[in-house]
Amino acid sequence: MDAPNQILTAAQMRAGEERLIADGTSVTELMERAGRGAADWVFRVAAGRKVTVLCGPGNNGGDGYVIARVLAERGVPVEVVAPRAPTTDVAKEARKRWGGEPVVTARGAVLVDCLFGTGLSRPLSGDLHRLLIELSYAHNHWIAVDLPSGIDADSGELLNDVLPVYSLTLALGAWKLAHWMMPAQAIMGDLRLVDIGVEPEEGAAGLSERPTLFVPERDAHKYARGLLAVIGGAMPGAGVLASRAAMHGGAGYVKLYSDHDGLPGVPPDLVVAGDPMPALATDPRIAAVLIGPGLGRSEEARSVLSWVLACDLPTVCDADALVLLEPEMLEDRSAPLVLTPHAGELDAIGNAFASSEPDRLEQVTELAEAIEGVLVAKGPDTIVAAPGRPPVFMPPAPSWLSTAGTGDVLAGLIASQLAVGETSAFQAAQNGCWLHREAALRAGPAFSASGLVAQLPAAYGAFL
Ligand SMILES: NC(=O)C1=CN([C@@H]2O[C@H](COP(=O)(O)OP(=O)(O)OC[C@H]3O[C@@H](n4cnc5c(N)ncnc54)[C@H](O)[C@@H]3O)[C@@H](O)[C@H]2O)[C@H](O)CC1
Ligand SMILES: [K+]
Repeated sequence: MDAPNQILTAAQMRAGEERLIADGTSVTELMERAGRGAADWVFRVAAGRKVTVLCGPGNNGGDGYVIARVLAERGVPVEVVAPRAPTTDVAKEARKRWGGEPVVTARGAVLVDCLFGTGLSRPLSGDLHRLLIELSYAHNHWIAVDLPSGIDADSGELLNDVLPVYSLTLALGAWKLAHWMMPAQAIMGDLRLVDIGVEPEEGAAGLSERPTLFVPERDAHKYARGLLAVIGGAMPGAGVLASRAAMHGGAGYVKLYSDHDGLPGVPPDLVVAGDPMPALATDPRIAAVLIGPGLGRSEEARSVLSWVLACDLPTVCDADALVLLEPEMLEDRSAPLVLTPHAGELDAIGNAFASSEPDRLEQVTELAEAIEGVLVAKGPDTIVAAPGRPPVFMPPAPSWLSTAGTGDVLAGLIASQLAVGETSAFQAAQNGCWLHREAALRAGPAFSASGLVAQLPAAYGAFL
């Protein structure tokens, strides 16, 4: 059985395949497993309707000939369009076993894209690109085998400007990075993994596993469940929102430190205090700190951040705290740290920590090492990274999350999980992301950040 959560680079996939071959499985056998597994899915989608398989020159095309043969054997009407002859021995063999004659173009219900997979090295040339687009218009369902043709397997970049949007992508043997990275992720449609027997690859990135969350002990009290200190700032609403989320994120007690009079939207069950100074340094009950939402970027904000980080408590930094962060502020820390940047804030951290790595995954991994903490690189393809372990990708969440205040909610949830203290900071960060996503799924379309908070108790219930 494949390791169902691992996400491989094209090179790691080749290495995994080579190990299987060295252990006695032939490439023909691997292609047969891949093609048969994919054909099972195509068979169900086609439901007896006409299928067109577009075959390229490499082994992705080879998979296509296996699919065409298996479908024909099962009585499905199938045609093959092959703009390039097979170039690998195993693909030539697969074409021979199919035994049919390709057509120049075709119409039908289901288009199966076996033009290129992990071997694509440059944009589709004009004729191949035109053919792919024309065929996509001539069908109603679009299935990509291994990867949609025209994307880079490792970066998720689209190598051609316009590509079809697929209904289903069948990953062969293991997920590739592009299955979970934008912009490619957006054209994949549903994703399914076809098992071909690939073993776990050491050091591979993974998909975050759905967690089981903590339930308070029978004898729990509010402090035992974790006291979270939220540090307010110049724009007080953001701290209130993060605190409201944190109150439903597992912690037993959330205290917002703010010297603003008349804070907006403070529920009666949120405790508000003034200056955090003495408490953070002296109150042993404080299990974690959140700083950044609404903090502001003034000199005063900088010195508050510096002081809070020097307290060496488990800390989540978000928003303005990420822009103000300097390497010296982290020098004497040993407590867990979680940073939650969006793309712009990630750039700011990259500048502060002198990281010029252009590849996003590499950059996130490198920065997690540099800060010696957990980095949650937020976006439509959120990555969570921590030193000395492979990064994980969070499953896609509703795009309605692209609204003001949802970042404050996420920071509050992660900080709340950190305050609970039942897991590592790496896992607490993932738990927060899962809660956030689940609440978004439940909040329906066009929700506001407050609407998201309202769904948190039910979302928590989904992980018990
Ligand atoms: N890895 C496995 O365990 C298995 C993978 N299978 C399938 O094989 C492909 C990868 O096959 P490969 O032959 O390496 O690559 P492709 O088929 O994607 O194509 C490479 C082929 O195309 C040429 N090429 C690259 N870019 C272009 C371009 N823009 N225009 C024209 N030609 C291009 C390149 O020179 C090569 O000749 C993987 O995705 C799976 O689908 C097997 O089924 C077995 C198991
Ligand atoms: K393909």
